[in-house]
Amino acid sequence: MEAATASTTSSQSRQRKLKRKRAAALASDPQLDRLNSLPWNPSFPRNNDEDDNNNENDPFAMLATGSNELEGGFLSLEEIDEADYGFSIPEPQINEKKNQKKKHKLDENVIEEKKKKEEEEGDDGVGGGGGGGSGEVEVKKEKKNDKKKKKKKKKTKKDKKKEEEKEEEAVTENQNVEKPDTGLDTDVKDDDDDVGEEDFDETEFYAWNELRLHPLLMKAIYKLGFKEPTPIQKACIPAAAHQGKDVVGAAETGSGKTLAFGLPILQRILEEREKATKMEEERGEEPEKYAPTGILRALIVAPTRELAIQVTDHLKAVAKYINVRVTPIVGGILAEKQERLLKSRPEIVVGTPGRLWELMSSGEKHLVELHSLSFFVLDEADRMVQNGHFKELQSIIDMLPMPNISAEDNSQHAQNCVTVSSYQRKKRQTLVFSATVALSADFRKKLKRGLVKQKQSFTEELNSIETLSERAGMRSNAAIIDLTNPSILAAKLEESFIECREEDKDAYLYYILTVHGQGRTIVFCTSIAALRHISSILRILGIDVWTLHAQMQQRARLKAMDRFRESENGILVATDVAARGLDIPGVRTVVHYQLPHSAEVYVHRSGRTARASAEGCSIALVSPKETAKFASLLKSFSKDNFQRFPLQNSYMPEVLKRLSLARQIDKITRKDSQVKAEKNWFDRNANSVELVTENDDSEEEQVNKHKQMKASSKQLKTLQQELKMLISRPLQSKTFSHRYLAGAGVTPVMQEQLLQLAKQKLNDRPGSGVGKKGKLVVIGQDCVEALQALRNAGEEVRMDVKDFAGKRRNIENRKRKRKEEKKRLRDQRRKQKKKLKQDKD
Ligand SMILES: Nc1ncnc2c1ncn2[C@@H]1O[C@H](COP(=O)(O)OP(=O)(O)OP(=O)(O)O)[C@@H](O)[C@H]1O
Repeated sequence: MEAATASTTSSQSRQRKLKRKRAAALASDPQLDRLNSLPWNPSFPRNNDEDDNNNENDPFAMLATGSNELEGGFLSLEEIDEADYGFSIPEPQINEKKNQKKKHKLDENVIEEKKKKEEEEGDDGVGGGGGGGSGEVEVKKEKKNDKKKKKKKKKTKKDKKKEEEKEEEAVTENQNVEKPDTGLDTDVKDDDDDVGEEDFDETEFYAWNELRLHPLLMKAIYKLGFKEPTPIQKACIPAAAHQGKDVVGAAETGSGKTLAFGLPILQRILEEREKATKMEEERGEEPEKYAPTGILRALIVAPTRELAIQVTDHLKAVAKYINVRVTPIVGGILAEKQERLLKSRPEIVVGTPGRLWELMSSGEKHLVELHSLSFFVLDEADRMVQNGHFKELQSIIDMLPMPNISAEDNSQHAQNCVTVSSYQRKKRQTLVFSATVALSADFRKKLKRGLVKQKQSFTEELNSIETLSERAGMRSNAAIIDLTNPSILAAKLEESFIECREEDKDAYLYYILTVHGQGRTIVFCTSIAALRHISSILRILGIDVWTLHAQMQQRARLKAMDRFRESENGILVATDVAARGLDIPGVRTVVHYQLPHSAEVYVHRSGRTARASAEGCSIALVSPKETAKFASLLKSFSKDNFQRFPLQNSYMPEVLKRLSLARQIDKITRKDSQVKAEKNWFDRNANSVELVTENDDSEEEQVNKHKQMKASSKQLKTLQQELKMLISRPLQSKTFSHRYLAGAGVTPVMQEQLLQLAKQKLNDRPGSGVGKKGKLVVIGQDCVEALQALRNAGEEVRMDVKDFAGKRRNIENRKRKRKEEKKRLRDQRRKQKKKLKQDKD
């Protein structure tokens, strides 16, 4: 009994000790100190904030108006350095400088040699003139000569090695000079060029061996760290690079199609050069005769500027160790500048149809000398045959030399032009690629069977691709490689949707970004108006977003892309101009704020995530009006079910509160800026016709206007203060407790913003809110990324696609019934009126 009591007391004292220890640890925990210091701590005085009136220190003032820095027209042309985007002409001076240095060194060597010779001769002279016997002199001479010979031998070996190194350096430097730093390129850095093969474990890359690529291409692949070819690369490279076939390639988004057509082009150019060197050795002829440089060998056409630049970068990364120049030719940049770029005579040109045709039709020399073109590539082929590009593309294709004419005939047509020699001239290869080229079931069947000639049997879409390909010289034995799965969508993509009213889309988007906004997110809109609306609202809500749409200046577009790429948790609000091809690592979520017009665009939009071997998720916001569209979208993907995105509705009241304030602020600021813009416009026009403007308003009207302005600015300030207070703490659920502040959904972006606000306030009031007893703050405890939330939700939220179709039918039926009912009532009233009239008569 005593023993039991003793053990109880000892265990109690141990527990007390433990408790004391824990309390001490808590008191000294810097993490908790930091958390307690944050401004959403209830002990923190929220009102009477002196700084609220100080716009300079007020981050919200900036947020409320939105930086809008990158919206179309907001950046002046001078603000961006063109060299950043690869549009500067390669500086020949660099090579010249190098040559000059080389020459200088050579001159120095020559002078040194001369000096040595003179010295030696002098020595000899001295030796010959006096001192020592002649035999001794001869022995000395012989020894000296031996030493010299040895030295020379050593030197020549060294020189050879040095020359080899220099040659390689020159190639790399040449590449570096032309390499645009768009930020779109791979992470190959020029300054680590010295990393030799010894840094790679080549055995890890053995999967590439069967593709028999040139060692210099393989060196670049090692450097990129691509351990094995992707399936589309495995299938296309042998056909295009070794069998010289035309290829129609279809594979999911992010599956490496760019290199599937890029590597065969580079491989063929390299092979031809090597053959030329052999010919030189065998026949002693100039290699330039067989493998002339500075001739357009490959023309790659892509639908958007960003994509063309990205493809250029990608090809440059694999052409790092070979002297093949790749240049982007895209709209939005001065045509004269691009003409100057073309004067460096790149072997590969990647362009958008509009600018390419503009330069070709104006007779740009490098682009019209097409007789030696070995590759014609259509990237995103199905987009290229749609309206908007079709005409220009057709014109470009019509400019290509007739494929059926022999190469000799073609070269006759191209008099005065340098051409590749006849033995190298295989037929021009046509490569056609897209993720959605096989989306139409009809096309898929045709692809499986191979391209058929009877055009009548094709759908309109196929007909167009086929027509273009045929016109471009595609041969009937083209390799048809369709690796897309039945749903066409990327394998590692998880899809979901939220059914909501049109006016609630902003709230759901804000919810997704705040609660699940880790990693990069792209929000797609169909219209620029919607993009402007949502980006403005999000900025007011304190979320930094970048925008991208076709009405922006090209430089602003590229800069927005760069910024988005740089920001680990960046948010890009874009139209479908960003839907195709863009390869930005770390995009975890794609939100379809508005549904796209076609299944193809949906696939490409969603394909901005889950690229290469990464995972990702897409969330479609579907309003009742879009239900029918959504149902037919799902039908195109042969999907049986679709997952609802899980929502915690307890957060929605707070979301709606914030949103309501943001909308009011947006409305007032828009109205103000509209009034200002109208006034500016009026003043400018009046000035231009030298009109003196007078204020026609009466004194009373002017006073009223002034009062209204004052009231509106006061209201704006109040709203901003209120919103500032709300967004300076995590999103609170309805069951929120101030004591255990369980904040949900603080994205890293917001967390950073909140910390800044906290620091700012702590500076103003040192000590306030820090270390208050019992104020435990938990930041973002529910904050999981969208994909994880989707997975956590499990299977039960899946929705049968048939349900959607049923729902759509129900809506349509209800609509039809309502219409019929209205018509019936109208007819009834008309009849009654008629009867009344007849009765009266
Ligand atoms: N063999 C490889 N191994 C690993 N990554 C690769 C390989 N080849 C290409 N990649 C990378 O995969 C990503 C996607 O490649 P790419 O942009 O060519 O895809 P895509 O199929 O053209 O996509 P989309 O259909 O969207 O245009 C790029 O970041 C690229 O660097």
